[in-house]
Amino acid sequence: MLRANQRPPSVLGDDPFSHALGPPAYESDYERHARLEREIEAKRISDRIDDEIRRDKERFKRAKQDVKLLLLGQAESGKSTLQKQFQLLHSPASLDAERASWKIVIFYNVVHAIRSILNGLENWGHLVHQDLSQPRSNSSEEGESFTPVTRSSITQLRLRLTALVAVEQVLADRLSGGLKITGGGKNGVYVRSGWQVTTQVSVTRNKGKGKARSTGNTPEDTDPDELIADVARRLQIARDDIISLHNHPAVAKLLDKKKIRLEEWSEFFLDQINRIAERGYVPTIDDVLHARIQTIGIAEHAFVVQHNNRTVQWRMYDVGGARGQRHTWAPFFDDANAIIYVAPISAYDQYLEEDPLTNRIEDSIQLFSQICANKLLKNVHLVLFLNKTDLLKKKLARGTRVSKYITSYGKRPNEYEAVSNYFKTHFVQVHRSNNPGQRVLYIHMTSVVDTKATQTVIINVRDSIFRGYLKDAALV
Ligand SMILES: Nc1nc2c(ncn2[C@@H]2O[C@H](COP(=O)(O)OP(=O)(O)OP(=O)(O)O)[C@@H](O)[C@H]2O)c(=O)[nH]1
Ligand SMILES: [Mg+2]
Repeated sequence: MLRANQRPPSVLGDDPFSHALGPPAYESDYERHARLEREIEAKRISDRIDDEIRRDKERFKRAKQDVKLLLLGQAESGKSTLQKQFQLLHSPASLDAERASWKIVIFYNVVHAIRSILNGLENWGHLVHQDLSQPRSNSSEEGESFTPVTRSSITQLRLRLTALVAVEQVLADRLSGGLKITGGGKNGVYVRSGWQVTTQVSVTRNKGKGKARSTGNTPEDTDPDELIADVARRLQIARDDIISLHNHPAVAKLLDKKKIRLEEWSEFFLDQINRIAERGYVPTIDDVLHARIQTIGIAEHAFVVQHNNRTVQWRMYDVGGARGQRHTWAPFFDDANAIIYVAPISAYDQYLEEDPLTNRIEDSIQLFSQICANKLLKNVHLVLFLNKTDLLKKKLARGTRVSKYITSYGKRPNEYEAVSNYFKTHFVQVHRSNNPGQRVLYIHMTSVVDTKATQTVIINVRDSIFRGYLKDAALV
């Protein structure tokens, strides 16, 4: 069930957790009034989402003739990115039309990344400090950088980037409408399907509302949305500082020591900051494919495909993959024709955001075994995407050892072929031991941000799902 964060007993009922999260013992009339307003709004949003999920489910049941395809997998596995690739193949104009609305997501991704770096420098500054005070044996670039000048340069960068980082929450609130979900991960910003339309509508209706404080005498930006125009101006001003921070040897050091963790999309957008901070920037399709926003509930996407002179409507259901979201999947199982399960095999050195003790590959395999064992899915056409192969290759090339995180990997070579085969074998075994019937498992090694390669895979998968669908229909 979806929950709004921090709901006190007046809204939630009388359970012990609610008491723990209850209102403060002493609050002024003004604070109480503001709190109650927040509660009512949170409840309204939560109820609306529950209603939307119910309606999605009813639509799903009614669409008897359509091919129904579920995209399943843990959070960040690449489901929504794969959905964008389907959209690009079947309705390229619609994705093109959406490009501008992704700007706010990309801005949020950039600002969030900068804040993560600055937090990392604050939390682990003593490591940098130790380095500063230790004489360097050689005059490598890294060694030269850890001088008092370095320390003061970080302080200056932090000061100069304050105005940019200050808009993070405003962007997050605009995107998720102030909604916070329990069990979704600690730093998530969440969207429901159709958010592109809502952000655009809110732009025209609430011009100026939720706008961050003006930066004053700044370069102009052309975006009609005042918030986006304001963040764009801040980015233009901060561009050189962002580049200096991202390339700073202290940051490289903390990234290397894994004290700062930058997600893949953060790296991608920080590398592209010159372009993103340009006046009049409009995201490219490649930017849209790299943009990261967490899905909540189930997002339905319909498209029409011509199969041998026959027009067939496909319905694709893109789910939220975080643990707190998985209970919303089951009602869609009994009617599904096909599942694409997306597993990010680059994630061997990562842990779940919602449960920092669980290795992401382990979680992905466990979740896959539950899907394979589910009786409602025993006849479903099952496709496995072992995704993020590009990132896996990069990590291995950087020397990140698999056996350090997956001890059973032992002394096998730390090379792409060996590692990808090892994970593939595990998924195949899990399917085999949870598949009493004759269901076939179709496997593809993918990088769903690679449009050319992914489009070929999608056509192949789509046609094979459709052949299965026709076969089933003939048996009925
Ligand atoms: N480099 C690379 N990035 C990828 C790949 N697949 C997905 N991503 C990126 O990973 C991030 C997460 O992808 P999403 O598609 O949002 O993940 P999701 O499975 O929909 O996640 P939830 O909605 O939280 O369940 C995005 O920034 C994507 O651009 C890939 O194969 N390679
Ligand atoms: Mg998603």
